[in-house]
Amino acid sequence: MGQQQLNVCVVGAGYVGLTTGVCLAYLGHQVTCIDKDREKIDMLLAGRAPIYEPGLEDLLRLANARLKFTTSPEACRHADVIILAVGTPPTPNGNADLSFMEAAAAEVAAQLTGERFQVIVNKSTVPVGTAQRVNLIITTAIASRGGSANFAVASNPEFLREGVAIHDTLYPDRIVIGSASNEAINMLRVMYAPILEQTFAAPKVCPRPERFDLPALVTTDVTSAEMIKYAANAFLAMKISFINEIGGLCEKVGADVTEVARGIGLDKRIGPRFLQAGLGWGGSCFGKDTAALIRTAQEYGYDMPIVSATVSVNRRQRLRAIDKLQETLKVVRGRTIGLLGLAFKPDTDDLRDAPALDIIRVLLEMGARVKVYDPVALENFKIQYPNLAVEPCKNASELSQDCDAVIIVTEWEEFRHLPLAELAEKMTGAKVLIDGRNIIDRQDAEKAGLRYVGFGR
Ligand SMILES: NC(=O)c1ccc[n+]([C@@H]2O[C@H](COP(=O)([O-])OP(=O)(O)OC[C@H]3O[C@@H](n4cnc5c(N)ncnc54)[C@H](O)[C@@H]3O)[C@@H](O)[C@H]2O)c1
Ligand SMILES: O=c1ccn([C@@H]2O[C@H](COP(=O)(O)OP(=O)(O)O[C@H]3O[C@H](CO)[C@@H](O)[C@H](O)[C@H]3O)[C@@H](O)[C@H]2O)c(=O)[nH]1
Repeated sequence: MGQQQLNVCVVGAGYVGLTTGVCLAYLGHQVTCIDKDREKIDMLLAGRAPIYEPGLEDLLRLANARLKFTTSPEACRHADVIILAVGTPPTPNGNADLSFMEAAAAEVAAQLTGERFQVIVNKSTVPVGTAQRVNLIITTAIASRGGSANFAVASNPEFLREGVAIHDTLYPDRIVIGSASNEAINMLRVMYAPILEQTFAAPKVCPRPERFDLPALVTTDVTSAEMIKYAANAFLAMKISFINEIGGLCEKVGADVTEVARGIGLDKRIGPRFLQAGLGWGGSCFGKDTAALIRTAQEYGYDMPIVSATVSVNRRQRLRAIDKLQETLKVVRGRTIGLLGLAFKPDTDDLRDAPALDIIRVLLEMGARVKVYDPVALENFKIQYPNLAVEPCKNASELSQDCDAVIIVTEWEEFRHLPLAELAEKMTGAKVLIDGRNIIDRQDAEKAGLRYVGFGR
């Protein structure tokens, strides 16, 4: 490939770490993925991906010769670049929990010999000051054992979306690197060169988009890099909450939010993406990152009314599904409601902060019988939420049996092609289809004998 090969360690083989590690190996680097979860590492050693991410297992096979998996941080000793990609989940007060990050930094510090220059990369989403904190942990650990320090910390936030993680990694809009060390920035420039210059042969599982501009490289200071990640997620979440707020008014005045989104999205200053109205956003990032941003602001006595409203609009949006059930069925207690989709978005098995979970909890509290189906996330759901008294189904058809209402919660591709007439036949009572993602044509649903209820239309 004519590129300089680096020795890279990725600490944390989750959605971000594993995707990053596998892609970097595919691009020609020597990569060791380290995870303290023995089960994950055993699966990876057996050639299987512990998460559902389209294309990941194929790429894993293609890059196999340059990939290692282990639970031991020892490999960091010989790495040029050590990428920290551990979880930073929310604490109850909204702060990002940095304990995994700090533990990983300490484990890495124990391996640094000072014999070669090494770059420690914060890829996890972390509040401002974390790069400095990681630097302090490592410097202190090295000093306490009388070693010599020869490293620099960089912030390199990740922007991939689940479900299209490989695409986003190989073909990003930009790569952001924040560091006070030019040597670190140069090392990462080398690591990302195949992506920045698009010199690699695109894998069959993830072809290069037809019109693809080379990604921009944004080099900046660490604090700005840390802020870029939170600002990006808050902005995207805001865009969705905005269109959902407009959608609510569209319902009142008789406009169609999908038409409004089309009409405003063609303005290049606005852009068409992330204007899909519906049940709102979920997932491991938007909720946690908006909360953490608000917490950071609070530490400085600063108000962020736009970000706060983004969160509250989204909370209200999930419960609009319940409002719509009450409007159509009148009485929800004792009804059978089916949920199509559990994952927070299509093409993932991830249930973190999934709108389905809130809807299920409210429906159960209201005394409804709840049936659920998801093409991929059902198994995760059964393991993670054994106490939610719902009935899992094998497909949409089985789910619809005896349902008064079916709610499309996740926009899985297969739900775009539902056998509507069959559903109508199996359903009972008012036969309501609540299209929480606006993916079904109203006329098709009504022709099939369903009462169609969209969002913002
Ligand atoms: N999931 C996404 O789409 C996404 C996108 C961009 C950024 N991020 C950010 O990236 C970070 C990771 O997110 P994720 O979704 O990949 O998390 P994840 O929970 O899927 O993976 C984290 C992994 O780190 C491992 N781990 C924790 N401590 C460790 C240690 N000391 N040593 C080795 N392994 C350790 C865990 O076992 C787990 O496998 C978070 O900060 C998240 O906000 C996530
Ligand atoms: O127009 C839209 C677009 C998305 N969503 C919902 O928004 C959520 C998030 O979707 P998406 O952003 O595609 O998935 P994530 O994997 O959560 O990715 C977000 O969060 C990641 C973690 O920080 C970032 O890296 C990504 O850039 C950012 O898009 C999902 O529930 C979607 O259903 C909408 O409701 N309407």
